Parts: sequence; structure tokens; C-alpha cells
Amino acid sequence: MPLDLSLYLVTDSTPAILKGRDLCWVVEEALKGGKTAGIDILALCLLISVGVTVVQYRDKTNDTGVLVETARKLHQITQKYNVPLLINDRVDVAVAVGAEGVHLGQDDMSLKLLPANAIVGISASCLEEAKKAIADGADYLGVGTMFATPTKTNTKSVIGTAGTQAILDAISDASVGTVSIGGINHGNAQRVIYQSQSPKKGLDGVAIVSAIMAADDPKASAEKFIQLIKTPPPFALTPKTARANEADALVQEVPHIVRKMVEVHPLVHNMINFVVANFVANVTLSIGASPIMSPYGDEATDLCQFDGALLINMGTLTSESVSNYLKAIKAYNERGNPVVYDPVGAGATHIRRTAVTQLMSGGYFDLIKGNEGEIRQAWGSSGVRQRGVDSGPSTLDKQQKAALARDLARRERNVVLLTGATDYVSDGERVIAVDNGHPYLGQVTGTGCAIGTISGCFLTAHRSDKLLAVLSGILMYEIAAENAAAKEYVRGPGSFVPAFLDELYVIRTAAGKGDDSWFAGRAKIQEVKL
Ligand SMILES: Cc1ncc(COP(=O)(O)OP(=O)(O)O)c(N)n1
Ligand SMILES: Cc1nc(C(=O)O)sc1CCOP(=O)(O)O
Repeated sequence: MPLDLSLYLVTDSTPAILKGRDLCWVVEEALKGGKTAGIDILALCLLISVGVTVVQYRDKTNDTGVLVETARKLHQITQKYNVPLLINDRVDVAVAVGAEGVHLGQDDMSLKLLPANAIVGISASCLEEAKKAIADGADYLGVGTMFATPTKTNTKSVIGTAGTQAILDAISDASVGTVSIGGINHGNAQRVIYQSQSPKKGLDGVAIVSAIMAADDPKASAEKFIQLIKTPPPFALTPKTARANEADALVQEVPHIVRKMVEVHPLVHNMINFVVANFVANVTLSIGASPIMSPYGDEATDLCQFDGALLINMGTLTSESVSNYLKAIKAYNERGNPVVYDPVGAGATHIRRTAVTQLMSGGYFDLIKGNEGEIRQAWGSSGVRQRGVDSGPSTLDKQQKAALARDLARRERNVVLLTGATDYVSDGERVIAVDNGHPYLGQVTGTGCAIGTISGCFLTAHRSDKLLAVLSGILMYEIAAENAAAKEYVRGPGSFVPAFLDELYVIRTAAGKGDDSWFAGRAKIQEVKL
């Protein structure tokens, strides 16, 4: 019997999940998937997977007699669908019913009783456990806990996509299969697979309990999972490898992207701090885009229909912010519209550090933008402490900053912009350093936050190369700042602000007329080789 791990169902017999329904009925529905009545189910099953591809019988409460009886019934069903039945923890039950294999924890029963061809799955919550399981002869690993889940609260550790990716990377030479487990549902399955992928090894599937077992329609739920896991998420980054003269090649394209942004006139939905909202709205208008400020998460389902971008800027976080952000991120992710995350003051307080973790595990960000302290916090560096929202004294040299941006982008499979006197933007492959801008930008509150919003506008207008989109926005912005600061009437930050808005408007007007002269010879960028 083939071992296809792509949609792995783990059963649960507790009343909260079964809701009075018969376990065997739920499992058979999930095996069927959403086939049309009248079509020969068995014939179709052999051609394409439309339902679950593995079933694990997991029952923590019943005695051995009931386990054997139920496992036998389940096995009759799974055999009809040519899908393996594995038994959780109990090798003796698996042997008694002739099941195809077992799933064991790190400390569960020995394998001695099992036939040689039995399938053996072993749980792994860290690299050491994964290596031990492989050495013990596992055919596949149950890697988790992906996300905290009410289905099982006594899990060892929540490792998220970053932890899963690190395990996959370290075992990439092993031919062992892998499934992720814990908190996986229709809203996050594609992202789990996408963001857990390491360069040489990806997940073979997802293991699900409640999202199928507790679903009102387990058949439809299984079918939806199959559709989702077969396709990449709508926000997937288009892979790019650096060209011979990458920086020069990108510079050629920037004026075209700025023109495109002006033509598209994108809407950007800002969930932004109250200190800078007015300034950021004016910057957005000046570049020819439309801002809307809405901290109310439920509004996102309507606002995302305009196919603009969402900006999450947690500068003035409240007790309600995170749940509102998560609702909005979900709406934009589902539609594949760009989401920018500005983790303002990420290292300043315990609450903000927790929010960073919650948000990064709760959705996909096309761009994470921040100063050195914020990007280090997003990376998960321990001991990052910010005083307020400033980055504090830098501890990294230029190569290290570039490497940090590259590594975070590579891990999250997105684009990262680390801002400072030199900005570093990376998509995990290419790293570009930008030296444009003016010190006045550092003297006016909101100028950093506005880069998040502007990036959202450019990501909306140009989706096929997210790094190029972000770079184009930074260059338009920072060249406008240079032009403003050069005006003879600008004497400091106060007179700089109106001049800056004017200069953004001047560039936008020129770009709208197809005039690229504002850009000629102005970009100060170089590719950083690491
Ligand atoms: C596919 C899969 N992965 C992990 C587990 C967890 O197994 P275990 O660590 O043995 O914990 P319990 O299931 O016994 O609570 C699993 N069951 N399936
Ligand atoms: C059985 C199990 N094992 C886990 C682990 O982390 O090892 S999490 C888990 C329960 C997963 O349930 P749901 O899909 O409803 O979140």
C-alpha cells in the first residue's frame, strides 16, 4: 500500500470533537473527500486523491478491547480506499488488527512485535528527536507542535514554521517522510507548507485532527485541504536569482515601476500608530496612492476586495490590536494581497515581543520592515532590548546587517527591509544596500513608518518581483527627501516636511507623464555579496 502523507488524518474520539457522531462515519467521509455522488468512489480514489491519504487511529481513553474492535472497523474502511491505517502508541493493537503501521512518541512502546514492512511514524519536536527517530528507523516524522492547539495542550514545544524549517534543513539528506502537526486548518495549511520549506527538503504533508474530525462536513473539509495543499499560496514569492550586475539591472527597471505605481493608484489599508497617521496619509496622497486608516479588523474583509495592500504598524499597540491585526492579515492573505509588517518597538516590552511572535505565526508578511533592533527581534535574537522605538546603538557591521536581512527573508520566504543610514533590502537571494536619503528623515516622526505604507503601494502595483517593488518605493522616497533638503528655504525638519511632500508630488507628476529624468544617475545602490 503506498504511503502518501499529503493529507494525514489523526482521529479523536472525545465528545467535543466527535459531537455525538460515529467515528467510523466521520473517517469514511474524510476518506471520500468531495466526490460527486454516483461516481465510482474506488475507481476515482486510485486515480486522484480527493480525501485523506493516511488515517491514524488515536484514542487515549478507551480500553484495549474497544481499541481493537474500533481499529478493526476502521481498517475495513481504510482498506476500501487503499489508504494505510496507523495506530497511535499501541503496537499490540496494530498487530492484532493487521494495520499498516503505528505512530509512536519518542518514549512509546518498542517496535519488536511489528512486521518488517510496517510503517513507523515517530514524533519529533526538535532536531535531536528527529535524528533519534531517523536512527530508530522511522519511515516518517510527525513534526510539531506547529501552532498551539486546544486539541492537545500538553505538547512539548510550539516550533512554528521557522522551527520546522530548521529541522527539515538539518535532515535534508535523510529519505524520511515528514508531516507537520498542531493547529493546522484551511486558513494556514498552504502557508505552513510554504514557509516550512527549506532549500533541500519540504514537508510531505499536514496532519490534522480537529479541522476534519470536528468539521460539520468532514468530506468537504478533506477535499478543501487537498485543493489547498496541491497549490502554492497566492502570496508565494516568485524565485529570482541574482543576475551578473543585479544592482544595475534593477536600477534600469525602477522608473518603470514608479510609473506603474502611479498608474495603478493603489489603495493601502493602514493599521498604523496614531502618532504618524496624518503624516503617512499625506505621504501616500503625494505619491499618487490612496490611504485608508482602519484599526478595525472586521473591516478588512471588505477593504481587501479593493486588492490593495495592508500595513500592520504596531507603534501604538493596545490590548485589542493583535486580534484585529490577525483578522485583517487573514483576509489579505486569503486574497493574496500584499501585507507589510512594521514591528515598531518590537524589543521594547514583553507585550511587544509576544506580539511579534503571535503575528509572525498568525499570517504571512510579504515584507517585514524595521530598524536593526526590530529586525533582530523578528529574527528571534534573544536579549534584544529597545529603548522606546529607536533601534539603539548598532551592534552589527554592514555585512552582518545584510546577512540578517537575507537570513530573515530566506527563512520567512518573503522580503525584508532593514532601515538605517544605509537600508538593506533582501528577498533571501539578493541583498541590495541603498545609500540614498537625508539626515532630516531621521528628525521627523513618521518618516520611517511611511516607508512601510509606500512599500505596500509598490507591492500592490508590481507583484512579480517584490524586492524590485520595495526598492523602487525606497528610491522614490529617498530621492524626494534629497531634493527637498536641497531647497534653499529648507532650514530644518519643520520646513523639510512640506518640501518633502512637494517633492514626492513632483516625482509622481513627472512619472505620471512618462518623464523619468528625476531618476537619472540618482540611485546610490549596490548589491551586497555575502
Ligand atoms: C502525525 C503525528 N505526529 C505527532 C503525533 C503526536 O504523537 P505523540 O508524541 O505520541 O503524542 P500523542 O499522540 O500520544 O498524544 C501524532 N499522534 N501524530
Ligand atoms: C495529536 C497531536 N500531536 C501534536 C504534537 O505536537 O505532537 S499536536 C496534536 C493535536 C493536533 O490537533 P489539531 O489538528 O486539532 O490542532
